[in-house]
Amino acid sequence: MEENLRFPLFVDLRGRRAVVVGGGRIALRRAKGLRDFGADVTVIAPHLAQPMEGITHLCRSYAPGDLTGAFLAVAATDDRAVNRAVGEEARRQSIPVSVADQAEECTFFFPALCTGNGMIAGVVSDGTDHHKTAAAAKAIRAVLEELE
Ligand SMILES: C[C@@]1(CC(=O)O)C2=NC(=C\c3[nH]c(c(CCC(=O)O)c3CC(=O)O)Cc3[nH]c(c(CC(=O)O)c3CCC(=O)O)/C=C3\N/C(=C\2)[C@@H](CCC(=O)O)[C@]3(C)CC(=O)O)/[C@H]1CCC(=O)O
Ligand SMILES: NC(=O)c1ccc[n+]([C@@H]2O[C@H](COP(=O)([O-])OP(=O)(O)OC[C@H]3O[C@@H](n4cnc5c(N)ncnc54)[C@H](O)[C@@H]3O)[C@@H](O)[C@H]2O)c1
Repeated sequence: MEENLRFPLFVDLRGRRAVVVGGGRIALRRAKGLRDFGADVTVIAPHLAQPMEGITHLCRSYAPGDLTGAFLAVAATDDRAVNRAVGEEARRQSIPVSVADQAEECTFFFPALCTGNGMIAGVVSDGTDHHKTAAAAKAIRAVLEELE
């Protein structure tokens, strides 16, 4: 874990522009999380797995320059080259980026979001055991809900 320690930064996303590239299950799970925390979310994808309210959908492929003005970005298409290009653009512009198919290209890890009783937790591992992360998040959500 010490080789890949990620600091939990609990940042205010309200009104901030978040760009999600891709419109499949993973991209939309993240878009929903970002939207629910108040971000101004733009999803760029030629196809959405399902409609989503409260976001802006640009119905086209990613093009260089799409991240301009973004506070953070997520690359979650099923195309390795596109995800890599999004990561590279983000790094050039110093925009934090999660690249969903390549832990090494992420400047931040997208956490498993846990909320309940006015509290928020986010879980990541060292980026190698996503099932363990999901299991830990499930347990933490239950604890947060149970607290008085
Ligand atoms: C926490 C969560 C947030 C979210 O996604 O919302 C999340 N992954 C989740 C689930 C999940 N991820 C994967 C599966 C299928 C597993 C399987 O079947 O084997 C499932 C299960 C599922 O989707 O149900 C596969 C996978 N994930 C990554 C790679 C690439 C790689 O490892 O390099 C691959 C292989 C892709 C491929 O090969 O195709 C990479 C990343 N995933 C991360 C976050 C970041 C590190 C956090 C951490 O690991 O602790 C990191 C490093 C980067 C990032 O994306 O920011 C979410 C749990 C949400 C919850 O439970 O609430
Ligand atoms: N980090 C995680 O939690 C996790 C979990 C499972 C899978 N993955 C990885 O995440 C990626 C997405 O998975 P999925 O199941 O959501 O995929 P998917 O196949 O359901 O969706 C892919 C999406 O990418 C879009 N897309 C393709 N080319 C594009 C382009 N040039 N510009 C913009 N959008 C484009 C498609 O329109 C589609 O909406 C895959 O690389 C997968 O390996 C990550």
